[in-house]
Amino acid sequence: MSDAYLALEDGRVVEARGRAPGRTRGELVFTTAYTGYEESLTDPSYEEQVLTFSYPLIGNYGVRDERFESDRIHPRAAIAREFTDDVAEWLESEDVPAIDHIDTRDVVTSVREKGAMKCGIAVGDDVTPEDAKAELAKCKGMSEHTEIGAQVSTVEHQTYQADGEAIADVALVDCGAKLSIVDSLTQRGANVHVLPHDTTAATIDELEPDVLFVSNGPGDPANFGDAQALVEEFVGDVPLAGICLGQQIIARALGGTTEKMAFGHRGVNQPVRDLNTGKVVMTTQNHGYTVGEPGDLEVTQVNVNDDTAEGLENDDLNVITRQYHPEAHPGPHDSLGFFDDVLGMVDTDSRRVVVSD
Ligand SMILES: NC(=O)CC[C@H](N)C(=O)O
Repeated sequence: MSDAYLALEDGRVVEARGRAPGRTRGELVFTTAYTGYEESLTDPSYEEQVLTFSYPLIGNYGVRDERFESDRIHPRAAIAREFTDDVAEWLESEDVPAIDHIDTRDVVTSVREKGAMKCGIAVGDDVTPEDAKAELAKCKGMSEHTEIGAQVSTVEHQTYQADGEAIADVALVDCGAKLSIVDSLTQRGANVHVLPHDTTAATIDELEPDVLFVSNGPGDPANFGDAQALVEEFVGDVPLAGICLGQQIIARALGGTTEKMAFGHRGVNQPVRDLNTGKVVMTTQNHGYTVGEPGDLEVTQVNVNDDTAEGLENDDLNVITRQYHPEAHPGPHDSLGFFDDVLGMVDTDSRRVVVSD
């Protein structure tokens, strides 16, 4: 076990146990999820962040790649009260620094009180607190990562075939998409075309999708101008759907605003109320930005804890979005019906919806 230090933006340097070596920096965030650590660590939305698990033991059911949401670990570093050897070895094999034997209650409380903050980490033989501080000094704010889409998006068009007979073709703009979104659509009979974040309108025209779907992804939605331009181009002509970053991008395209939250929502027990039915469901979440003004969209669902927008819709324009993750693995699955609602917008006669005047 090597030396390890975590330098926080509030000036403190905390000593820990090193579990995977390296020096790095990022935005310090926490998740309260008690399962799903493989899914969280491979979720592209954590790019440029340092992920703290508030649940004390991470790794108690091993590491299996069938549960991965992408082909690599995305947080720049990981922090837990205790990592099992399985998880520590996996992090080390991907050169992602990891620390444990740290008071994560204290780290989480600091982030809750002061907001998501920059941090620096140094792990290895003979590292010093100064090494962690040097990393912190190089840490950029999240919105300064202007090319973050290119860091996580596919560069080539990839097609996933529907299970069984295809009932729709979905163009998924990959801003850092989780594989569970692709699976949730193919399982319901959609061919899914995963496209780069900077796909042009000409490519979408050629594809003639039944739905244009904007994925989840990392960083500030203001840095996804190409995806926003696509939404502006096709709104009203093609049904639109979005999850998390996708909701934020679609809201911005339709005249809405987005803003940074203090420390965000990351966990698997975030309560969401549907304003039409009054029903509350438990949801999985991972976001640090939120929609402020919804523009041309109606807020149909809100977070019970803080009233932030969780679902946006416009029936006339065929737009439906969610801030949370209906595709959640390992769960809860209360909101999986979202994907049925998305595919319900498809005009099955023409396989291309015509929006009524
Ligand atoms: N999971 C996501 O898509 C996150 C969206 C955005 N990066 C945020 O932090 O709010």
